[in-house]
Amino acid sequence: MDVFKLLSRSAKTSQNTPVPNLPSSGAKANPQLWGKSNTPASATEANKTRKRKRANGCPPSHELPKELDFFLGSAADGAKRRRDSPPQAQEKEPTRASSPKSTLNTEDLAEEYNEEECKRVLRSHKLKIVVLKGFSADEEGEKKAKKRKKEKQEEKKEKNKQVIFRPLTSFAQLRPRYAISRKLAENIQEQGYAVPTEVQLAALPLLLESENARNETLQHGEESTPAGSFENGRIGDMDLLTVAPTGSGKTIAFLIPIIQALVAESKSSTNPEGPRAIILAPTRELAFQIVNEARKLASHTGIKAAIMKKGMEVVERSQEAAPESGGEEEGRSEEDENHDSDGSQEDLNVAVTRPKASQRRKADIVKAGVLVATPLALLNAMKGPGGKVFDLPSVRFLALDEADVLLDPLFREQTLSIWNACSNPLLRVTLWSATMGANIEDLVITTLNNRWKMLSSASFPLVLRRPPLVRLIVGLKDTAVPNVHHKLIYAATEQGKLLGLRQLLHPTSAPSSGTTPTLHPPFLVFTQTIPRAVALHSELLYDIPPEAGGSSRIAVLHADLSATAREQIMTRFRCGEIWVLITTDLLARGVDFRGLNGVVNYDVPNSAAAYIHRVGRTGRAGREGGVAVTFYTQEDIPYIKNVANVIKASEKLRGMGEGEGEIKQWLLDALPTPTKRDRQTLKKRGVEARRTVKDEDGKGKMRISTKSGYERRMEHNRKGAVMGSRRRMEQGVSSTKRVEEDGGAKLAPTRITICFFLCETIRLTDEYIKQQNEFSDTEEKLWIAFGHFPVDRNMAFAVIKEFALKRWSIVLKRDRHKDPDDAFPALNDIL
Ligand SMILES: Nc1ncnc2c1ncn2[C@@H]1O[C@H](COP(=O)(O)OP(=O)(O)OP(=O)(O)O)[C@@H](O)[C@H]1O
Repeated sequence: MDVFKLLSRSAKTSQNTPVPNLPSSGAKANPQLWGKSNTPASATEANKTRKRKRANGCPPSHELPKELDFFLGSAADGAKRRRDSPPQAQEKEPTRASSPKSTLNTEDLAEEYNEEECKRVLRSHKLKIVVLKGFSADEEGEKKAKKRKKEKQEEKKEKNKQVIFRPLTSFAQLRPRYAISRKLAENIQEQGYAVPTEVQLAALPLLLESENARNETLQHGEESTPAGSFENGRIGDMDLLTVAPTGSGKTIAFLIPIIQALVAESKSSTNPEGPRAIILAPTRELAFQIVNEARKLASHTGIKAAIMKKGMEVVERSQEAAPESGGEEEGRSEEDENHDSDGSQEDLNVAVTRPKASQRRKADIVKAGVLVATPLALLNAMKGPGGKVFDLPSVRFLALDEADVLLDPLFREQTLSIWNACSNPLLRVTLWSATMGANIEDLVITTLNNRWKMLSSASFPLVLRRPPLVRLIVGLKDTAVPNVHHKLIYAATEQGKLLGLRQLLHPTSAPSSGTTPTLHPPFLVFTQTIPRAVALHSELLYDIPPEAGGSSRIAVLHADLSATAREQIMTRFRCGEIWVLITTDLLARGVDFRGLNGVVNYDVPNSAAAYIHRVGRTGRAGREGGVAVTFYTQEDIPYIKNVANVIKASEKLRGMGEGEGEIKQWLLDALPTPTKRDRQTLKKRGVEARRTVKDEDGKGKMRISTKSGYERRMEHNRKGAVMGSRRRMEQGVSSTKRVEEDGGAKLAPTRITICFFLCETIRLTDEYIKQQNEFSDTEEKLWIAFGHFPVDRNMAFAVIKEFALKRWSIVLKRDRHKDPDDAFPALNDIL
């Protein structure tokens, strides 16, 4: 089926339009964003590059073999010898003897890795790795603001602080170098991962080597690799803060080292009970996605991954101590099923996660080494009576996906409570996001400082030296992915936005201009609030023609829906049944729809970070052709510069020169710069004009329509006039005048029969009314039900008055069958 043709209601378009290379047209062979292209941004740069390459005596990275093994192809003679040797020899199976210790010795480095070469690779992939300063035990009490600023300036100057290590250029290198589990290596291959993305290229060696170094330290009781030092290319134990573009594969970058560490640990004799790795994500959708990924990678390794659900516990508690369940789960939990289905696997070292006491049965003990959760769900499961949070001493790894939002005021308290409850002195923390404000970095440093202070006072014997906090930045911090085309469209009014969106749904009416691709389904539409998402959905419901699947192709997903409904919509969208999904920021972060062709910001996002994450739902894993359309109106002008700046930076990263991209300098000059306060208000409340107005019932009302308020008022007045005319006619004032409406002559009801009756229960009343109410053109019948009590005179009068004011003729009746006179003395008065 040709989606484009059906949506555009045209037979002509798709024949003449060349099929564009869209994200939905398949995976990219190379998911990297930088360092692989042979097209330099400019001629000068090309010359520079050629010169540099010649000077280095090494070929450009794009001419390298398929593994992109730039190190082997580099200057050193020794490296050349190794390149010429058969691949089997290079990827030789590691033996116990060739343990992690021997995989990265200084000799190896001297032969393969000269510092210049490392720097070149890091530069070409736009990787910056530094040990964060202001992060040592001596400096812990110092007040930051001024000092951090100074340190940051120093950091910039200190170029030699760049961490040098051997990057990973192919997933095939994981096993020979880091002795990762055979099963894990197979699972990675099975998932089709061959070339690591930038973030994986750096984070995997850092974390795997770090873990190996730590194990050695613990085993030998001495610091063979001083923690935190990067001397001779050795990397010690560390915490890692990573900022990498959306869709760059951060999930497997934190999952692989965790799974490998748990597998390695399972071979040792000490098997602590309780989850050993916790991964926090801000939404259920993202948590489900991570757990699925973890299960695929950990399949048959003996490591189980589970998602935190209501009714589960993470700490063993006595029956009495356990709080009341309140869980919704029925029967066996997901972990039970996994356990059963995989019963043959080794269950070494997997943590115990139990359903709560009230639901516990003999067979209900379930096991999971990796626990994925949203902060609130996990914290609730960790709380005992009186709100006391239990410690989780078994946890050795804590990964915060979308760390900036998890440490934002919205989730901060919950996240920090969980972090602090992880009392294991060997806890290693990794934080991941595509955006990371300086305040979040400061918060991380403060938390780690406080933690270290606490650990030092408790003087744990195993903590030999404080691990450093390493920051890895891929590309330009806080920018959108460069492989997405951005369109910023001024729609002036709300009606303009709706018209614009309709044009996107029927693209033939707006032919794509020049090089900018057209938006093709499937795509996401983001709104500011839930009521707006719902209203937009009902407005667009019938926009897709029945031949293309009609209203089933468009759906709305938001947090007010039930968990089951949310899961169903996600599945249908992933399967391609739904083409246009209207949503809120619920899906803005982390969620991976591989073939998503575009994103529409129907309402401008609340911050630059929100924009980066929203548009990052397309163009994943290096896929080209994704489009991000943002509509803005008069109300957005005070804030839109933030978004314009992000687009401009992204276009620059793409190699676009001045005046080539969507954002022209004149526009940037013309737009007002929002103040800090403006930005904060916007982040908290969104654009005020789009906030939902609550009605008397406390419910939000929102209307999205192409009709302006003025038009609606005019229409209302017209209808009122028609009604008045009909009423007068009915009353004989203007008996000859008839009115036209909906193409035919019709009379509106102007006479009402109000029946009062007695009814036993409310339910019965509802049914009874449904059966009894009759409506005709000229008469409406209203049944008012009363209970066993005397009629509420005021209420009855209010109803009657309402119709009397409209000058309807009113007939009052009693339901003969159900209304014995004596039960309604007050009604008799009214009648
Ligand atoms: N090395 C790789 N080769 C090919 N595809 C990859 C590779 N690594 C990850 N992917 C794919 O890229 C997509 C995005 O990965 P992932 O969700 O981990 O990105 P992310 O960096 O966490 O994004 P976000 O910031 O939006 O959360 C996934 O579909 C994943 O399977």
